[in-house]
Amino acid sequence: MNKPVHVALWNDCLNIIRDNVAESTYNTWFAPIIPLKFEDKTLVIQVPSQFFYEFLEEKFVDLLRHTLYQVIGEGAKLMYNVMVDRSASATVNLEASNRSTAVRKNNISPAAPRTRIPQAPQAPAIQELDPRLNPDYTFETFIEGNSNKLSRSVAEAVAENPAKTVFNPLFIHGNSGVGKTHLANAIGLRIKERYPEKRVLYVSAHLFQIQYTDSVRNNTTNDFINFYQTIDVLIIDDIQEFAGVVKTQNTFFHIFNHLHQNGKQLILTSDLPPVLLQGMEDRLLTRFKWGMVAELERPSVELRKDILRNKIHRDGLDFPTEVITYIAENVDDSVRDLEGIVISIMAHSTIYNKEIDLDLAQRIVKKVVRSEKKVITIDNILTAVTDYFKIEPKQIHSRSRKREVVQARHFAMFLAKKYTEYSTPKIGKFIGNRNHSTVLHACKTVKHQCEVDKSYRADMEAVQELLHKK
Ligand SMILES: Nc1ncnc2c1ncn2[C@@H]1O[C@H](COP(=O)(O)OP(=O)(O)OP(=O)(O)O)[C@@H](O)[C@H]1O
Repeated sequence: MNKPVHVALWNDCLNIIRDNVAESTYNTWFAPIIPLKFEDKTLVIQVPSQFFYEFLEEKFVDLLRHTLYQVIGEGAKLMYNVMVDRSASATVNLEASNRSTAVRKNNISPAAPRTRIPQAPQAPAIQELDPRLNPDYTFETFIEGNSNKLSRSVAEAVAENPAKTVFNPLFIHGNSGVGKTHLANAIGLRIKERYPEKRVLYVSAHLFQIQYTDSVRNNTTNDFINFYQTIDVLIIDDIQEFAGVVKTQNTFFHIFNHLHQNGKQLILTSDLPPVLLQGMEDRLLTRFKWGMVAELERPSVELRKDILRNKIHRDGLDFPTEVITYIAENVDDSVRDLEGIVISIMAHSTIYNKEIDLDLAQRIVKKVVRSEKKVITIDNILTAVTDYFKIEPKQIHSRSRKREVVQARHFAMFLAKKYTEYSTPKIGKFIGNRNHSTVLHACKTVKHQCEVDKSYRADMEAVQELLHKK
């Protein structure tokens, strides 16, 4: 039986395409296409997703155009029928751009008919992509001091010449609130300024993981991977969040390799250096060390003063020098805390109509910073947690799956990771004799629940208050 005309035509197209692309490209991008009909010199083909359509139009427009010319002749057109909802078999029709209207090209096999060779079209316009960068986190607002000088200059070098320096990947690590996100963003913003055509993307490891999990659920993992493989500068924040999630790590590994091999820039941030990251595959850890591992250290008192002055100045405020000195000398962990204190001082002075003076600053700083930093032990944590949840200490170490016991156990593991120097395997050993991936899972669960569940967050705050009182 003769094949319908659209099938026969598309098969002829495939024969030409197969000769002009790698087998893997053919299998990924052309084999899944289904020819639907041929009418008015227009061949309608069905593609599995919007992303698929955009990718074909962006990457293979020349090939498609010349192939159509050879098989159908001048003026032949493509129309895409895009699956938008597989479960409901919903589709939309999208016209191919003029760029894929058939014209010939002489380097496509087999030999093309002899007609005038048209001008090669311009390179396809790059699909706009929201880089998700925070416009406030620039190099200009990132204050330099000894603790961040090296990282900052490496970051600037990367921003001037993405993927052209040896700093690829650039792995920035440091404690919470020392400016990792700010610096990584600054690189992205500078690159967009210098090279607007580059596809820059900032994504937190948490969001990457959610997107990946969704793609698995929706059976669109190929689209997910293909999308990430189109990025020129990929910034992943808080990469330590990948600890213990093997499938996400695997997928990221392939994306990392593809981007690195194709001369794209990777920027990763983490609260720990690669050597201390637990629950991460060795092959990833090795790659993290390929380029530059740069630490953002705790800001020195001088840097803290500079950051404060800058922030106060930018907010159009004026704080007496002794207030700035007092804050800088007493709030020494994170820049985020410094910013919080400036905001509190402002709020107090406005609401109570009080002058900003040393007395006000001292009262506010004391509420935020514990003057004598108490050492918190696992025993302190277990006592606070069991008191709060009104459970027996031995229940924490049991196999019980009762809701409040599980929550108490998760809290204890999270707080031990936050307040003690113990490694996750040690924490697991001390709390219920569990392994380190259970601890990592507990920490993630707590972090996530605190973000999405108000009452869970209130429990956590209450336990921490109890912990500091004891
Ligand atoms: N050197 C700096 N100059 C100006 N602002 C800074 C500097 N370092 C940090 N900040 C500010 O401190 C706040 C916290 O910084 P950031 O979010 O980048 O920290 P982080 O290291 O990524 O923390 P986390 O690990 O908790 O995500 C931000 O508002 C940032 O702008």
